[in-house]
Amino acid sequence: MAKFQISVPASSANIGPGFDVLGLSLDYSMTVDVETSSGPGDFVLTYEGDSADSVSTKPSENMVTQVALYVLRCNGMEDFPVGVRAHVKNPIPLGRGMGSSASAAIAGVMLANEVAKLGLSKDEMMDYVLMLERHPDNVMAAMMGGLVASFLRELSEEERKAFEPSDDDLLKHRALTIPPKKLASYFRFPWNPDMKAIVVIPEFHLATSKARSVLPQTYSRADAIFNLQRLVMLTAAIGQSPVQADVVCEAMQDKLHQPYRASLVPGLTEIINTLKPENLPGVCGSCLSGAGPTVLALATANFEKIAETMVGIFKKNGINCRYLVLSPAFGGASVTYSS
Ligand SMILES: Nc1ncnc2c1ncn2[C@@H]1O[C@H](COP(=O)(O)OP(=O)(O)OP(=O)(O)O)[C@@H](O)[C@H]1O
Ligand SMILES: N[C@@H](CCO)C(=O)O
Repeated sequence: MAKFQISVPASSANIGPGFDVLGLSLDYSMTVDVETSSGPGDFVLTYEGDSADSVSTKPSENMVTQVALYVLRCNGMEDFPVGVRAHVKNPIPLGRGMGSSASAAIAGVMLANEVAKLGLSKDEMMDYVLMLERHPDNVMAAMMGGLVASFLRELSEEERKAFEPSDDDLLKHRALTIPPKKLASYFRFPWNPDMKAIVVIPEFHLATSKARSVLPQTYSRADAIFNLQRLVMLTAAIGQSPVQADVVCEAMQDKLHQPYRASLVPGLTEIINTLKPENLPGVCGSCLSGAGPTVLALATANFEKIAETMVGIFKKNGINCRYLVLSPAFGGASVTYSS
C-alpha cells in the first residue's frame, strides 16, 4: 500500500509571439491524492473543482485515467495492476487557455508511472504526453516548470505513422500506439523575480480545437519575421533585472494567432493596445493565454490596478471575468509520497 500526491501546475502557452513554442507554468495546480492497495482491486475516482458537474469520474471516460490506461497498455498492462483510490482537486478552469488538458494528461502519465512502478523519467513521460498534446508548449512548461521553449524533432516515416492516431483513437478506442522516443527538446529561460502573471479569466469556454480552426494554413514572410524578431527578444528581455518594460511589451506582439482569434475574444485587442508601460506603470505587456479566452499580462508592480483595467475592458464588451495574480511554478509537476 502507498499514499502519494501528484501535483501539476496550470500553464499559459504562446506568451504572444511564441505560438506553439513558449509556455509558462503557473503556481495554480491540480492535485491527485492517490492511495493504492497491496493487491488487485477497483479504481475509485472522485473529483472536486472546476466543471465538477461535467467531468466524468468513470475511469474509462475521465481524461486522467484514460491517459493512465493508455500508458499502462503501452507497457503490457490492460488495467491498473493494484486497487486505487484517487481524488482529483482541480482549480484549473477547463477550456479557458490555462492548460487544463495539458495538466490532466501529465497527471495521467504520472499516475500510471507511479502505480505500475514504471520508473520513467520526466523526459520519458513527455513522449507519452506528447502523443496526446501534439504542440509541446503547455505540456513542457507544466512538466518542467518556469518559462520554457520546446520543439518536436523531425520524425522518420515509420515514426510519423506511430504519431498519426488522434487522442480519441488512443483514449476512447484504446489503440495500442507506443510513442516515438525522445520526441521533444526544451530550454528554460531566466525569469525576473519581480515579474508576475496576471490572468483574467472570462466566464465563457473556448475549446482549443475551435481557436485553432480559425488560423490560416500559410503566413507571409513579413509576419513570420515579425514574430521571430520578437520571440528571440522576448526570451532574452524577460529575465533582465531591472526589466525594460517597453522592450518586453513590444516583444509580446504577435501576428501568427492573436489577430485571427481576436473575434473569438471580444476585448482582446483593446486590452493589448491599452496595457502599455506609458499608460499603466508596472505593466510589461499582454497577450492571449494559450488558445484563450483568458488574457495574460506580465507586470512587476500595480498588479491589482492592471487586473481591474483588464476586467473593466472585458466588462465593457459584456464579458464577466475573475482574475488571479500568479508566479511561475518553477518546479513543474511533482510526486510526493506521504508513507
Ligand atoms: N482535470 C481534468 N479532468 C478531466 N478532463 C479534463 C481535465 N482538464 C481538462 N480536461 C479535458 O480537456 C478539455 C479542455 O481542453 P482544451 O485544450 O480545449 O482547453 P485548455 O487545455 O483548458 O486550454 P489551452 O490548451 O488553450 O490552455 C476539457 O473539455 C476536458 O475534456
Ligand atoms: N499553442 C496552442 C496552445 C493551446 O493548447 C494554441 O495556441 O493553439
